[in-house]
Amino acid sequence: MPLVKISGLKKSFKGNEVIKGLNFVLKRGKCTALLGPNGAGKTTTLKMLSGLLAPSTGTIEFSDAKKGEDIRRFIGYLPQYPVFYDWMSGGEFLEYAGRLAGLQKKEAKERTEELLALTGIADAKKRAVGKYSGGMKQRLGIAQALIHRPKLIMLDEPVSALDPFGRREVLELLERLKTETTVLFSTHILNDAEEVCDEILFLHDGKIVEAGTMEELRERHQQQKIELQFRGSAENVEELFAASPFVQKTVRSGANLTLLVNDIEGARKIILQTASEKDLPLVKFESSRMSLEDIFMKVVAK
Ligand SMILES: Nc1ncnc2c1ncn2[C@@H]1O[C@H](COP(=O)(O)OP(=O)(O)OP(=O)(O)O)[C@@H](O)[C@H]1O
Repeated sequence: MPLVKISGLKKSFKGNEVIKGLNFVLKRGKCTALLGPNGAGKTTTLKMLSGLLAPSTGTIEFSDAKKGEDIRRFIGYLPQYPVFYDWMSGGEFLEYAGRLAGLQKKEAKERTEELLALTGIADAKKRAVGKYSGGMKQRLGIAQALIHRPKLIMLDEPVSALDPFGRREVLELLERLKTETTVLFSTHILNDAEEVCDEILFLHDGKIVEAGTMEELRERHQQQKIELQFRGSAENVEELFAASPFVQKTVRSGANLTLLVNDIEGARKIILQTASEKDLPLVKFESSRMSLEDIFMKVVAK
């Protein structure tokens, strides 16, 4: 049974519908990415799931909750722009968050120690939060969201504003979190979703336009790709290959030419034969699978 079932979820602001009927489930113990460009509706969706915003219509069912039970105790939430008291130390902040979440003093202290260790900031326990790096602040925010042992943790763009070091720290932490709880995180960065998540939900213009595991998405949008690179301008190569059997689409970008093909072996033979016969200045030949970005562009274009 899934942990959460979302049915017919909609949200309008002053008559403008921005979330247009979402239906999906969050599987227990999995990491799901809510992926979409700016304005797709990721924050609005997470706010509804976390109880911060009332849906216009639709239902959010936690399978572990009794009828009428306050679901917020099942949820940990890290907003896109978390706010901290800079003068508090990381340890004080977590204990304070624990007390606010209803933990007894002793329990809040113990949980603080556990989470400082889990998120890798134990050494900075006594340091003022104002002196933390961006990555450390995000890790503290994740620790705060976990303080009451939620069944689901939701993170709104947890790595988007970080430099490459901070981003790596938080992505590695997300990998570890998957063993502790169910994770839903939003991002507009496709690589992050591909790297960390088991399940992917593509949100576009308030609708889920595609969903599944990376393997399912690849299978559904199976498309083989050959990337060629030429020395110099290599004029007319696009026209030359566009007419080849097995080639469905060509995309030219400077010295690079991408060919979407329906038979990689057949296309390979013809391309190499043509390059040899016409003495084309071919310097790179690479065949590859569709990336998440390719799939996203294809789905959105549809
Ligand atoms: N309180 C509000 N009042 C009116 N419109 C809103 C409100 N909150 C969000 N919207 C609109 O809803 C749409 C979705 O916004 P949302 O912030 O959920 O998108 P997002 O995918 O999280 O984008 P971003 O990546 O930029 O944060 C946008 O068009 C936004 O302008």
